[in-house]
Amino acid sequence: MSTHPDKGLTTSHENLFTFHLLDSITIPTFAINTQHEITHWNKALEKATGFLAVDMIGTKKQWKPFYPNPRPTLSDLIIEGAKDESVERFYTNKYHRSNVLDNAFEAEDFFPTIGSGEWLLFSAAPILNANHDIIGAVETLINISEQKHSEKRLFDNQQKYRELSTLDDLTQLYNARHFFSEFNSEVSRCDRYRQVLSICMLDLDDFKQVNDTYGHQFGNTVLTGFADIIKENIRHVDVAFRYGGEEFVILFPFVISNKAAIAVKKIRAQQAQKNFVTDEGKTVNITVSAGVATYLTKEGANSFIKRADKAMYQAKENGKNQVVIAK
Ligand SMILES: Nc1nc2c(ncn2[C@@H]2O[C@H](COP(=O)(O)OP(=O)(O)OP(=O)(O)O)[C@@H](O)[C@H]2O)c(=O)[nH]1
Repeated sequence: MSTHPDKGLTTSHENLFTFHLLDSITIPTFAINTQHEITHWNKALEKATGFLAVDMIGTKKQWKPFYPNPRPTLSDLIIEGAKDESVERFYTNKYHRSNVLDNAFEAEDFFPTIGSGEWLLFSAAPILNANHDIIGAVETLINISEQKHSEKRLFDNQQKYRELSTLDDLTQLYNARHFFSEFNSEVSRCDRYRQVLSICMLDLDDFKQVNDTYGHQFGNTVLTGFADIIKENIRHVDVAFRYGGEEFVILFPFVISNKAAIAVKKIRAQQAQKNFVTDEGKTVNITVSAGVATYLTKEGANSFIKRADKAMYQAKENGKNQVVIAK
């Protein structure tokens, strides 16, 4: 037996070995016994928390560097035979079971009082004797603030990218958000310079049934195939958008509706003839209905799009697979 010089604790050779072993590890670590008393508090933990081993070993103050009031740490819960419910109570939505060790838990949290506020990842595991009885628990702490900040930066950048993004992922046509900003500025240009502008709303026919019968993935293939037909049949000054699920819009600057309808009729005809082949090898044709309108000076964006929409619904009511020009 040896005696730890600082605390006068009697320790076996193995305990002393563990004591020095933990001190050689650069990850902040402490251990407690079944009475919840701290038995080990390594140098890395002293450095991370500012709390010295000499003041901590032999006490039950493992909570002190982290929380304003006494409460169980993860290792205390392990000693109590941690069950998910008890860990959940103290680490609500912040913990998970370790995928390395049985009966070990990990939790992460933000600690405003440590430094200028730090994110820590705790891992706690039981220490078992030869009979598999719990004789203590060991807990490590890792500062994950840098990782958290990087995750946040990445998330913010992705968010910004999404906001700035103007393309629809599936069809690579412009998306609805981009449509509204483009549409409004095109309409104001028409008002200011008395330019001609036509719009076409297109809606695939019975698309719900297509999805329901052949599956969502097949539906997506139809959407991309249709988008390709649109791209092939418009001029470079025309702009096509995916407006909603199976709804598309095309803006035709400088042309009246009759002229725009020529392109739209070609799109309709090609779509009606296109064979989409299912996984089972079945050939399916999916038609499209469309409404075309030309801007009436000063009518405003709302009225303009409503007229095109109404024409499209007229095409549906007339039996689908056709193009209607708004009055
Ligand atoms: N596969 C796929 N389906 C989508 C997507 N977005 C929307 N949809 C589906 O498109 C279908 C649209 O159905 P409805 O608005 O009822 O229109 P419809 O069945 O074509 O009826 P009509 O317009 O009268 O011909 C719904 O089943 C949506 O789930 C998508 O990105 N992919």
